[in-house]
This record gives sequence, structure tokens and C-alpha cells, in this order.
Amino acid sequence: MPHFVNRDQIFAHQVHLLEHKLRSKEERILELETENALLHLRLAECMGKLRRDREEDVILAKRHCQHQGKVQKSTLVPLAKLLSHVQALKKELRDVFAVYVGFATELENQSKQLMEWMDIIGKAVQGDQGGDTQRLQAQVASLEGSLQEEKERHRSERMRRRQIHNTLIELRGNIRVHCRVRPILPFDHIQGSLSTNGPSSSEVVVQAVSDDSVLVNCTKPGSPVMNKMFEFERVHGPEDSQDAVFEEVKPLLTSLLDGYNVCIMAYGQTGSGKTYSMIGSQDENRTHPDQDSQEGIIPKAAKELFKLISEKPAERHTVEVSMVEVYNNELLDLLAKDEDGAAVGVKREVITTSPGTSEVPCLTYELVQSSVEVMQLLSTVLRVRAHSPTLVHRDSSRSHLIVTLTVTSKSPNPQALAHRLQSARQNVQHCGPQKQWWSPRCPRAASSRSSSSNSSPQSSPCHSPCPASWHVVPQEPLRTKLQLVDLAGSECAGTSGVSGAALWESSCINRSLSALSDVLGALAEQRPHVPYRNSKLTHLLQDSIGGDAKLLVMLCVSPTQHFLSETLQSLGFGYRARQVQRHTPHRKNAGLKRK
Ligand SMILES: Nc1ncnc2c1ncn2[C@@H]1O[C@H](COP(=O)(O)OP(=O)(O)OP(=O)(O)O)[C@@H](O)[C@H]1O
Repeated sequence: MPHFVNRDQIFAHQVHLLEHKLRSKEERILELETENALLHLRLAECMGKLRRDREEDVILAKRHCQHQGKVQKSTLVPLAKLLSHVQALKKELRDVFAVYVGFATELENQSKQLMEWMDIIGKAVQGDQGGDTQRLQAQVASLEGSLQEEKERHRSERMRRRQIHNTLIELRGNIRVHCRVRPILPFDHIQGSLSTNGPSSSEVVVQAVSDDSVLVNCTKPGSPVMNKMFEFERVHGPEDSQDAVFEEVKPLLTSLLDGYNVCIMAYGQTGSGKTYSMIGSQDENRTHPDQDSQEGIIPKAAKELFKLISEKPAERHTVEVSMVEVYNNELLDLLAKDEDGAAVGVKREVITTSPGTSEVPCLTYELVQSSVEVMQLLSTVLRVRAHSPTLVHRDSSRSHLIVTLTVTSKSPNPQALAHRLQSARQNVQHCGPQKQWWSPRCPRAASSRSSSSNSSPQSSPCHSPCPASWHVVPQEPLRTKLQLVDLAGSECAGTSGVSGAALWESSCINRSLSALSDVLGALAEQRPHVPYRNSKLTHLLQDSIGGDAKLLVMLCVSPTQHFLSETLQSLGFGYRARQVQRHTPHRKNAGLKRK
């Protein structure tokens, strides 16, 4: 402690102390104020940062919200789909599981039953019950035998039924209709993929369910099942060979030599197999090992005709061929040749003669000696015949082709005939309706014929014994014709994708086919006027359609959904053709002359 002398010194010292304290306080205050200012500054900085952070947060939150909205939007729909898919899968799985459980139970039951049987068999074998086993085996064998017999009986009954039906058809003068369903071909899948009808267009909807019925499934997607059944004299499925198809046609050739006119006509939509059925495969790179089996009705019919002729050596036959096409409602003679001998289609006309039959004046006829010659002529003609590609068929025939084989039969020499009659008389004393060499010069037959102007030899037979001398009179030649027709295909312009000149061709084809349909309609309804002359095609085929020829329509149809409406149209045409009742086909009398 300092030593003070007086009070003033003490006082001054205290003042000094106080001043010192005050200064230090003031320094402290300044220090604190500086600190305070710094803190304020920091606070302001923090507040600013905080505000910025908040603002950023708000922006981020906004963005986040927007993003979430977008994400939700884009995921909700697929999510819903996914969910329903999952639900469907779950259901499917449950169903499959239920089926599986069913199968498993069934399998278990069956294996139990099998075990029981094994047990019984084991016991039977062990317990020397061989006699029972043998008896059972014998029973099985006899059951199999009777099943076989039943099958055989059923088959022969069916054949008999068909024969009776065919006879009935013939007696009623009906047109015979066969139907051929072609197999699915590679272009059906292309059509299917091009189609707007959906992916099921190459699905098979037309089936040959038996040898006389064809079933068409006309169900539209989302509609109840609707099947239509069509019956024809014969139905061929995709597996039926060319030989099988011809077998059903073959008897008509015997009829031809028996004195009937015959016409076989293939009808159907484009690409349905008409040319394949009538002529055979036209594919350039065909490499079938057995070409004969691939041939169609025309070559097979020509072969059969010459075979039948060769089996009748006593009679003399000549065969002449004519080939025409109806193209754009013009009739063209395809065997006519120009000065250089090249085949050119020459225009001809169809006329109706006074007895009411149709004739083509100046038509070229070629005399042929064998089926090979017929086919040589046909292959020349096919090069001239109009054909062009369409969307449906890359080698579509654009004309109706009519190949006619005219057979002239001359009676054997009188001695040979007398000899034949002599042996025939030993069996039959009367000249019946079926006699092949029935002579129109027999006075009794002639008088019985003249009593009914319309009657054929079959309908007015002579029932009296006839002296042989009346029959040995040499006869006039007998002419019969076999018309083989490959029609152009019906089509709709949309499907075939044609335009310009091809569209005109297409419209001519459709018009002539609808004229054919109209003719059948008029005949079926027995209308007094039949519009044969509405088209060259119907005018030319007048005798075969409405006359007394044996007419067979071969309907060709495609099996797939893509061509369903065209198929139904073709089947409808066949149905209409079957309704036609004409005069009973009758044999030609000798003496028919070609004009
Ligand atoms: N039954 C069948 N078996 C095997 N191929 C067939 C059958 N039917 C038709 N084809 C084939 O289908 C295609 C079309 O047949 P096709 O030429 O006979 O038709 P189309 O009815 O004559 O046609 P378009 O009227 O257009 O001339 C051809 O390639 C043919 O070989």
C-alpha cells in the first residue's frame, strides 16, 4: 500500500484508481460492443444464409413436387396395367393350379386303379387263372372282329347310300356338286399378316368334316360361336390327292362313251385351287417325283377317255379337241393359228341354233389320237391364256378356259354287231332301255317315241321282240362332248388389289360369274326365261347348264378366315346349283351333227 502524506494525496490516488477502473471498463465496453457488432454481423450473415436456404428449399420442394407429379403420372397407368396383368396372371395361375390339382388327383386315382388291376392280374397269374385271361383275350378279339365288321358294314352302307343318292340326283336331273378344301399354303400366312382382320386371318375356319359335309366357322371375334354346315355330293379335304378327287369324277367318262354329254366345271374364288384341280400344279419349279399323281382332272380325264376307247376295239371312235377362253366377255379360239402357224386367240361368236342349242361357228377343232396330244395342245394354249398377278394369287387366270373333247362313235360293222346281238339275245329277249346299240330305226321304238315328242330312248323303250335284221342297219355316228371348264376366280377388287386394265378384267370376271349365278337361280326357281345370253360364258355353256348334260361343279375353297366371305359366297353358289332340277340327262341319239 503506498504511503500518503495528506488527504489530497489519498484523494488523488483514489481518483487515479477510479479513472483507471473507468478506462478499463470503457475498454471492456468497447471490446464488448465490437464483439456485439461482430455477432450482429454473423447473425445477419446467418439470417441471410438461412433465408437463401429456405428459398432454395422452397424451390427444391416445388421442383420435387413437380417431378413427383410427373413421375406419378407416367407410372400410374403402366402400374395399373401391371396390376391388372398381375391379377390376371394370379387368376391364371390359380386356374392352372386347380387343373393341375385335378390332374394330379385323376392321376393318383388312375395309378391306384392301375395298381389294383396289376394286383388282380398278378393274383390271377399266380392263382393259375390263365383260363380267365384267355377267355378275356378271346372276348376282346371277338369284339374287335365285330367292330371291324360294323365298320365295314357302315362303310358299305355309306357307299350304297351315296350310290342311291347319286342315282337320285341323276334321275332328278340335278347338278352334282363336289367341294374341295385346299390346304393352307405359304401365301395364306402372308395374306394373314397383310390383313386388317387381325392376326387370326390365317386361322383355319373351313373344314371337310366328312366325305359329304363341310363345316364353316363363321364366328366373329367377341360374338357367340356360329357354325354353318354345307352338304354336297362329295367333299374333299386338304389331304385328298389329285387321284382321290379324280376317282369321284371318273364314272362320268363312262357316261360320255355311253352317249351322254358331260361338263365338269371348277368354280371358286381366286387362288382357291381351280386350275390346280382342273389342270394340275402350275408352279414353275415343281419337282414332284410322281408328276402323274399331280395332274388335274383334264389330263387324267383325257387319259381315262383314251383308255376306255382302247377297251372298245369293236367300235370306232374319233376325238376332236377345241379350246376357247372367255376373256373380257369375248370368246377367243385358242387353237386358231396365224399364217406363221403360231397360236393366237381369234375372236369367235356364240350363236343359238334353231333347235335351241349353242354353237360356235368356225371354231378350230384338232383331231387327237392320244391324251399326250391333248396335253401338248393344252400346254400351248396355257401360254396364250390370259393370266396376271394379283395380291391374292401371283399367277391368277384372268379368263374362263373351256376345253371340249368331242367324241364321235361309229357302230361296228354289221357282222360284228349281228354277232353281238345274237349273244345278247340269248340272255335278253326284249330290247330294253339300257341297250347300247338300240337303233332309232326300229319302227316300234320310233312309233313309241313319236307318241311322246320329249321322250328319250330310256323313257320309251320298245318292249317287243325285235328281229335282228332291224338292228344290223349301220348307224349314224354318235357325237358326245366332254366340256372341262376352269373358270376365272371370283374376287373383290379390295382383296386382289387390282387397278386399271386389271380392274376391268376383274369386273368382267365378276359380271360373268354373277350371270352364271343368275342362270342357276332362274333354273332353280323354274322361271320361264333363263338369262343365258347375259354373258358369253353362260351363252356358250347353255347346253351343259340347262340342257341334258351331266354337269358336275367342283367348288374350290380356301380354308382360312381371310377368305371367309368369298368361301361362303362359293358355297352358296354350290348350294344354289344343287337346287336346280333339270330334265333327266339322256343319251344322245346317233346322228347328232356338228354345225
Ligand atoms: N389342293 C392343293 N394342294 C396343293 N396346292 C394347291 C392346292 N390347291 C391349290 N394349290 C396351290 O395354290 C395356288 C393357287 O391355286 P390355283 O392356281 O389352282 O388357283 P385358282 O383358283 O385357279 O386361282 P385363279 O382363279 O386366280 O386362277 C397354286 O400355287 C396351287 O399350286
